[in-house]
Amino acid sequence: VRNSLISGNETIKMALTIAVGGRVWRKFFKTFPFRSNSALKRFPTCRANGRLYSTSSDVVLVRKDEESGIATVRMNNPPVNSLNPTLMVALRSCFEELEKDKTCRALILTSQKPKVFSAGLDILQLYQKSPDHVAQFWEKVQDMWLALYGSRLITMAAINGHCPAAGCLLGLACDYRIMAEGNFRIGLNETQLDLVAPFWLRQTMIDVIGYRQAEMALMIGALYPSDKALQLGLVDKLAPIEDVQTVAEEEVKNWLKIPDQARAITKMASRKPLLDELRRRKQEDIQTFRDETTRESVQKSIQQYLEKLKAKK
Ligand SMILES: CCCCCCCCCCC/C=C/C(=O)SCCNC(=O)CCNC(=O)[C@H](O)C(C)(C)COP(=O)(O)OP(=O)(O)OC[C@H]1O[C@@H](n2cnc3c(N)ncnc32)[C@H](O)[C@@H]1OP(=O)(O)O
Repeated sequence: VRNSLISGNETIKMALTIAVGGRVWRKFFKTFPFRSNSALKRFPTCRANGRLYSTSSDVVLVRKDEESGIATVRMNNPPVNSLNPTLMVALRSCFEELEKDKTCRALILTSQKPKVFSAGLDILQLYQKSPDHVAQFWEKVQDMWLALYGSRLITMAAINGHCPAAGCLLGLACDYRIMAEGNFRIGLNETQLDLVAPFWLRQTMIDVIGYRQAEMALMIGALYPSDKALQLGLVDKLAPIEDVQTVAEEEVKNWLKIPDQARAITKMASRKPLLDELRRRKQEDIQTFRDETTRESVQKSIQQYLEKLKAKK
């Protein structure tokens, strides 16, 4: 599925879409439905209206520049932006609101707290929890990823610190990654916790850095320093930590010179097969995650990992 870019029917649909001029975006969204409206209602909204705006829980801060259409989305879940249900729901809601905002053209995802972009999934949510809890948690991961990876917007990760595991998942879902120079690490270290990255996360890693490097990185659960990540193509550019945001804004401005429609259709042509595959296999993926994560041996590994994290101090 992954290798066949897009089917003949879809190509025709896209060509028609381009041909109908004024109604093009309506057709485009019909062809590539990015989200479900019913799902939107269930989540807290986060309107990006030109001033600093925070969600009801303050875990996501959004500032949109009305003139350029660039929204900066800052994760604000101290101490390490671990992805708990509140943060993931707020992020998803925020991505979906920006998607709906016709004046928004780009989003920059970053951390409010420099030095840690995100520590990945909140490990405590995976430890000694009921299978139902773990299943619901995983669905939130999937939905957040679908909203970001399937976005029509230019998406740029301004990685201003460490970026392990699901932090890296967020970065990989973006179109371009700028990372802070220095002693910060990025990668998919799931195997170190006795976890296995799901097919859609493995695939995005392969798409970004190529099969051989991705296979090796995933097997050993590698966390790379930023210069090595640049060399591998895991990130696209490095900048001093204090300049990551500015460099991201400059890069977005270059991307804004490309017509939105052609850029977004091209992006969707390459991402649609993986988006569709996860949508199709969503329940199966949730069950696998639930069953694997609640397994005794995995629980033991998570416990040891948590102890190691605590012992660091
Ligand atoms: C076929 C089989 C299918 C199986 C299906 C399984 C699929 C699984 C795929 C899952 C994909 C994603 C997985 C994940 O994301 S797991 C999370 C992995 N994350 C990490 O390994 C990062 C851990 N954290 C760190 O390395 C450091 O915290 C970090 C470098 C990010 C920052 O270091 P710093 O020194 O600044 O901060 P501290 O380490 O002192 O941490 C501060 C407190 O925060 C707690 N903490 C840190 N990370 C987490 C976390 N991820 N979740 C929860 N809590 C975290 C840490 O313990 C400190 O707490 P205390 O202050 O209370 O001690």
